[in-house]
Amino acid sequence: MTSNGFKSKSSPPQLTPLINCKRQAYLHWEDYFMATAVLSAQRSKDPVTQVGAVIVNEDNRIVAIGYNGFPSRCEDDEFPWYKASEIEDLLEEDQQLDPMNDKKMFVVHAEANAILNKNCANLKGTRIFTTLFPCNECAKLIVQSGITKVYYISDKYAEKPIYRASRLMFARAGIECIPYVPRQKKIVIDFERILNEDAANLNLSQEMANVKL
Ligand SMILES: O=c1ccn([C@H]2C[C@H](O)[C@@H](COP(=O)(O)O)O2)c(=O)[nH]1
Ligand SMILES: [Zn+2]
Repeated sequence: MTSNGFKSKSSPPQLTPLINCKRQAYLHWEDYFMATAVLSAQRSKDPVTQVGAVIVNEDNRIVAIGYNGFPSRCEDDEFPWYKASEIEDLLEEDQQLDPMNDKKMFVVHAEANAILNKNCANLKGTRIFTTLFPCNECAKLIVQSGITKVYYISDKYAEKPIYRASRLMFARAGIECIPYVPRQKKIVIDFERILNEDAANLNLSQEMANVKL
């Protein structure tokens, strides 16, 4: 107690762990974000290219997520999941190729969906993790949103003018594009193993309870 009757400020208790038993195989932040993008892509119904995107702020918090799909209330089974050019061979001689019969007319891209789904006021200074290098339309949105880094896995369309336009915009806007190199090459989600482990633990604790009785 001090002379004025208040408790003196004591220093916080010291804690020194005896051993370091931290799990070593934990996911590093960037693998975690890209893996989340890959998982999100699994929601896509596009039969050719499934894309997932995750946006992360400076505190490593996920602030947005998306995948490629049709707009809300536009039913997956009512709109085409192919390109007009892909069905050319199926047309009868008297049938015309209808440009409306093409997924590109309707699909909302993964990056655009993520940007639209953001759960924060703005995306200034954030990073985007996307499974496919962004097209020019997504690049425009990325630049305008204030995203500063683009991590990507596939760059399979790099030579197409659309994607060259993205690169040009990113370069001019000072946005860094980083081909993603995972630390952990394989991440497996094995629900069966988790359920089996749970069941095994339950059996073990029941057996131990029986021994005590
Ligand atoms: O920036 C992009 C570019 C493309 N996508 C989506 C749009 C389509 O659903 C597929 C591409 O289909 P392909 O048959 O491989 O052309 O990818 C996207 O989400 N973001
Ligand atoms: Zn796009």
